[in-house]
Amino acid sequence: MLEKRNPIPVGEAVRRVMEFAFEAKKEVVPLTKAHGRFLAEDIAADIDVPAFDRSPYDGFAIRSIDSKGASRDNPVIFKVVGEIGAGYVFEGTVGKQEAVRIMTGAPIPKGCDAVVMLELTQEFEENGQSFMSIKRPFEAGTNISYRGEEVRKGEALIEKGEFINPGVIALLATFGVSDVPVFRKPVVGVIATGSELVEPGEALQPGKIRNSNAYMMMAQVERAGGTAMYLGKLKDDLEECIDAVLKAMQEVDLLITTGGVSVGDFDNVPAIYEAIGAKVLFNKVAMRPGSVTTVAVKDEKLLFGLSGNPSACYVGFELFVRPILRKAFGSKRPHLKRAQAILGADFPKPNPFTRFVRGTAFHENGTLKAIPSGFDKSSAVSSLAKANAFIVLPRGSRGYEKGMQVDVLLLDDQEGSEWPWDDIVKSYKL
Ligand SMILES: Nc1nc2c(c(=O)[nH]1)N[C@H]1C(S)=C(S)[C@@H](COP(=O)(O)OP(=O)(O)OC[C@H]3O[C@@H](n4cnc5c(N)ncnc54)[C@H](O)[C@@H]3O)O[C@H]1N2
Ligand code: MOO
Ligand SMILES: [Mg+2]
Repeated sequence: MLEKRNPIPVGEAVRRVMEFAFEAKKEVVPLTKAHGRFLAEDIAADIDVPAFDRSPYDGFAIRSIDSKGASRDNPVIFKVVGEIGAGYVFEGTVGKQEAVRIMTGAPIPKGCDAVVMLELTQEFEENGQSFMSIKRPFEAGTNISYRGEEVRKGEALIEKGEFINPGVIALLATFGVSDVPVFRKPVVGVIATGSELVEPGEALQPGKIRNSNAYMMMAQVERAGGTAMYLGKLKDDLEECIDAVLKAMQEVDLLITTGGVSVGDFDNVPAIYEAIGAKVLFNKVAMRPGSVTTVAVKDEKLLFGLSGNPSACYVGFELFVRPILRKAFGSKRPHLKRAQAILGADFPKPNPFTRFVRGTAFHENGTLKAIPSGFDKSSAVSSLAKANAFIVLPRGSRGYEKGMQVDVLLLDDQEGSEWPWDDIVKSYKL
């Protein structure tokens, strides 16, 4: 007999999955390999930055007191007693009416408390000795970048869980973190099920289609920060599938399958879960596409049974798998970033379930707008290419009109949200 499935709200489904969140192990990678990874430890400043008082300009370091009384009619003359470029230290102490030619980034010589920009000085030579003169006084502290003015030793810099972007790389380099503690990438097994599938390099036959989901999901795994392990495509043969899933479970941190989760005669995923003794967390979600998304757990490992329909598979991954990966990286904001946008086109289809329309979000005159990115069936693949957001349309008996305010979930963002589901769930009633 056909099993009865009870749809649960999206937020509730995500919550059930997140109960099995885990933190990934740590590893250390060289700084040159850290971009795009997630920091596994808090990093604090081990030095002041700048580490010494330094000059922000090319010019002359002087004792400000010596510039007192300088004016256009009464220029004050300094004897140039040395020159230092960045990377060198002036060894002596600068005395009365003396100046040191200094370059940007060089440490302020002992005795000096101001730097005069080169453009405000006049240089001349007398009997082989260099001099310079200035036509105005300079206060103590003029043009000095003080030690620790940017960052103080001991200050917290970057938190565990932070995405390592090029700016973070610069910070790590500044503080000498040449070996970076990062979270290991969980290994996500990817299996496509379906006797109709041929691989992208193979010729199509009548009734067959290309396996797009496996490749799409592998890219989604990588975008979320994990390592995808492709375990191949399987025919809709129960025994073969059970063996493959059991074997896969030994090799991966979590497993995603696509296809075979609905109620068709060859939809084997529910039977596979039963056969291997996996506990089903839910098998119907009040969302579209992806209502048949099924998630189970065996030995604390999550098995994601995503729909075979490409758009449904894509949405299921981003809503349920992505936050598990981000949580593994210590993120406090593991879910897709939620933002408000103005609907840029009518969406007349009413829906009994919350709909996640694949959309393109873009700024126009300072306002975030979102329009559907193409053909909007669960089976659609073409609308995925231009999708950088899901337009979230809560269930209702009427469609939505251009100009309405909607929530969007952003796909290409690293910031994420802590929990985007609260008021989305509120608008849904079972
Ligand atoms: N009587 C019912 N029929 C269906 C229901 C239902 O509730 N009652 N749910 C529909 C919904 S909603 C969806 S979504 C699909 C889910 O299907 P399955 O997850 O069981 O997936 P399959 O049957 O294996 O395939 C569905 C569709 O997707 C294509 N597919 C499968 N794998 C891939 C792949 N790797 N790459 C590209 N395309 C793939 C497959 O050929 C089918 O066309 O069920 C509805 N039916
Ligand atoms: O699971 Mo289906 O995608 O709701 O159309
Ligand atoms: Mg099916």
